[in-house]
Amino acid sequence: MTTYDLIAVGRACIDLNAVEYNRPMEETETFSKYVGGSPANIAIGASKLGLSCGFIGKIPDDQHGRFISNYMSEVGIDTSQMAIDKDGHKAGLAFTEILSPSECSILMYRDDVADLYLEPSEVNEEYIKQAKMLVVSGTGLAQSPSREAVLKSVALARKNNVQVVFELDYRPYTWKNAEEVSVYYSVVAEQSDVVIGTRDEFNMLENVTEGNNDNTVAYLFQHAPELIVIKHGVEGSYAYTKEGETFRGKAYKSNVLKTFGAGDSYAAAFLYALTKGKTIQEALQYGSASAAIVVSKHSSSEAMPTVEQIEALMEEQSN
Ligand SMILES: Nc1ncnc2c1ncn2[C@@H]1O[C@H](COP(=O)(O)OP(=O)(O)OP(=O)(O)O)[C@@H](O)[C@H]1O
Ligand SMILES: O=C(O)C[C@@H](O)[C@H](O)C(=O)CO
Repeated sequence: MTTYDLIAVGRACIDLNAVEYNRPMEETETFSKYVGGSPANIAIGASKLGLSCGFIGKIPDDQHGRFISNYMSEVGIDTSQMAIDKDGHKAGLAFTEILSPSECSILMYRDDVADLYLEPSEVNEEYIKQAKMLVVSGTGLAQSPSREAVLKSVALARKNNVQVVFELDYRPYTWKNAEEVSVYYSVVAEQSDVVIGTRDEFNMLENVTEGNNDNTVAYLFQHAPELIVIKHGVEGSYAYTKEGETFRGKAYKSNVLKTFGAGDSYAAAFLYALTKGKTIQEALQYGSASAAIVVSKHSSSEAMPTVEQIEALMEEQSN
């Protein structure tokens, strides 16, 4: 019996998004606080779409930690496996700059953050067993002991026939060099059932400067993956199956306010659609429509849409 459609493992942090748009961060005075961190955003998005979700992570024993855990519980995520750091480590902070709808950047504060102190002993087999799908975020592999905790969660998922979804989620902070990224990304990608990332993230995985999708899928399909999704921003996304099919998902038109949050909302809705038995082609459209909604809004997590909003956009732009 599975209790959770999806359990995500990795960071749950704080986003501080510029309230004043279209100006550099130097001139931004006001920021709004949201829960952030790619795997947390994916779990929040999936939970808002009605999937039953759990989360494995580590949060600080302070006001930010409680804010994160309260918000995640309020949207329906099981937070029983979010360990509380007792050693004074703090939440990661992401300050966002919205220079223009297409020029956004994130200034991350991630030194010694609580999420990277998740211990393997805090990953529980009985919990993972209860999931249909484990969503692993690449950033959790950046440092020990979180690295070993994530590797353990993947091993336990495989042992218990839980589908492993690897969201590459490459963030340069906290990684030492490109070789290291490629080593750990390859280890996990080769053991995953589904791998999702941008073209640039697959380049990091393969440690190449200009990879191409054909080479990527030829390499990964020699291993466990059955489905690979490669995103190309506004140009849309491609899904490849081990059987040799290719699907293309177009990006939807959007009144873009900022670009971040696209990848997380995409993953949440793509995985929702697959869980509900939609086709891969439909899942690409759900992901793209969800992303188009989130890039038109101020936050990543709070802006995650409902199924009705996604389907309304798909219908509106069906021609
Ligand atoms: N400006 C946009 N307008 C509409 N849809 C977009 C836009 N940017 C991205 N998308 C949609 O979101 C999907 C994922 O975007 P992208 O490839 O930029 O992911 P990402 O880099 O992981 O996102 P993030 O910026 O959150 O890290 C795209 O395939 C596309 O469907
Ligand atoms: O992933 C992060 O740590 C930052 C996110 O929370 C932020 O909302 C974002 O960049 C989403 O893509």
